[in-house]
Amino acid sequence: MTVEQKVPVTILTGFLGSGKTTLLNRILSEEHGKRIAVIENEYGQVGIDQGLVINADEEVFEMSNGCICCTVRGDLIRVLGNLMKRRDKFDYVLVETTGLADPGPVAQTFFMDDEIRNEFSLDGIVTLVDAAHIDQQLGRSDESSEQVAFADVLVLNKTDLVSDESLDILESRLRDMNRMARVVRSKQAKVSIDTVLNLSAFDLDQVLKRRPTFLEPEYPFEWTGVFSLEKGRYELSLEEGPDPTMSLVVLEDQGIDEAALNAGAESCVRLYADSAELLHPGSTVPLEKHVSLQLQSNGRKSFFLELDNPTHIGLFTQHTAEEFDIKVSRLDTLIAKTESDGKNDALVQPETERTWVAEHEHDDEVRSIAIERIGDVDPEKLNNWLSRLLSEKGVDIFRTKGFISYAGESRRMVFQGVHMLFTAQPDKEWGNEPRHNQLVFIGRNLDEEEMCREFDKCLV
Ligand SMILES: Nc1nc2c(ncn2[C@@H]2O[C@H](COP(=O)(O)OP(=O)(O)OP(=O)(O)O)[C@@H](O)[C@H]2O)c(=O)[nH]1
Repeated sequence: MTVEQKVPVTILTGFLGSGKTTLLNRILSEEHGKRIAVIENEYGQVGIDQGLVINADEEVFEMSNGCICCTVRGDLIRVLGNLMKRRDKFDYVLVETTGLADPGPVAQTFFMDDEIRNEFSLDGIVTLVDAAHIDQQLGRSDESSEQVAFADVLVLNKTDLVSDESLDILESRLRDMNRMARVVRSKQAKVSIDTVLNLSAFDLDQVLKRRPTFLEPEYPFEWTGVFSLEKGRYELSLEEGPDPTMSLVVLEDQGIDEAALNAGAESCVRLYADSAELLHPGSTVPLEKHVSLQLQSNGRKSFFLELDNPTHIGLFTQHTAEEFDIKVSRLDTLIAKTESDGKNDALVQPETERTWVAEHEHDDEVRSIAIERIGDVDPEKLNNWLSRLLSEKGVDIFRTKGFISYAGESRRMVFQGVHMLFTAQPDKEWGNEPRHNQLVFIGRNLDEEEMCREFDKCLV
């Protein structure tokens, strides 16, 4: 395949509420003659964004899975793989990342994986900046700085909310952070399509100069042990660890040199993007599948491996072997030895081990809360509650969005909030769709129970 035939991809990034979906909708509704496939990377359990993207012939896919920085690459490979099966239906791809994502691992996907690299080319990274909130976001979130640093184009949006002087100061701050990017100002993300699509702007060599570690991947697993095993039945036993479950993929025929370990890791990135089957103690672990070991009960727990042929198996575990004291033992020897001298020389030592250390720190405090309720809401009560909540906690609540069913209103109401600013606007008719409410909050120090209780008081 020649370079010309690759599908161009633009990544839309920017902190929560900066205007990514607004820009996306603008692009989708403009006459540009392109058939665009959209990939939404949504954060949180409830998919709101898909409902906010305008109805268009464009294909919308969603991904939402675990820690964004570790799992996004596997998710994206899966979604892009599905897209390729409908290659004749589109000629451009737009990826909207969640506002909490570091765009690095998203961009990396287009260079790390051979199949993806052969089919797609990263055209550029467009970062939306919320002129009213970026100062506070840059101070509090590494992702926000990374989004600015990775941009090929910075769209300084929401210029209606700040003075021209502030915009000038902001623009020079952004230029200091990223001298390569073009900066354009906008209201409601109104920029000409030529400034954001078909730029051929992403330059891997330049990125590597500025950031030599760009192609060093982050993995959704922390440890690999390779064991040379005969045909037979084995016990995989674990102690309690810090988490009640642990993800695992067992690969067959896993080599032990550096290249083989890296190849195994890459194929695990894909397998980890499949949803995990929950396995209880006593279960046999399937090979080449993403499973989640249930470890909640007291004491040491056993799972089993059945091998029809001698092989090298690679265990790719979510946490390190040390944390759960993972042991592999040959079972028939285990029984024989336990009966004779009590010594366990059935234990198999790994031929090689490898720890994959994540560079990033997980910001565990940031979480999303979703409230989903059937029924109608009293608009006044809801407005009073949200105004109070956002004025008290607006610093910690980065983003509010969702759909609300107002009593006596035939249309669905769309709620949009960024920190303390929020709006409610009528959208499409409910029609035959059951009237319901979906509200998502993303932020720190959120009290889910209390928020649900308060919401319920707003129902009629
Ligand atoms: N005042 C003002 N509001 C804007 C502007 N652009 C977008 N908005 C509003 O800001 C809110 C967030 O916009 P979105 O486009 O949903 O932002 P987003 O980046 O997709 O949000 P997330 O996906 O949650 O990160 C919406 O209510 C928009 O209508 C602008 O230029 N000025």
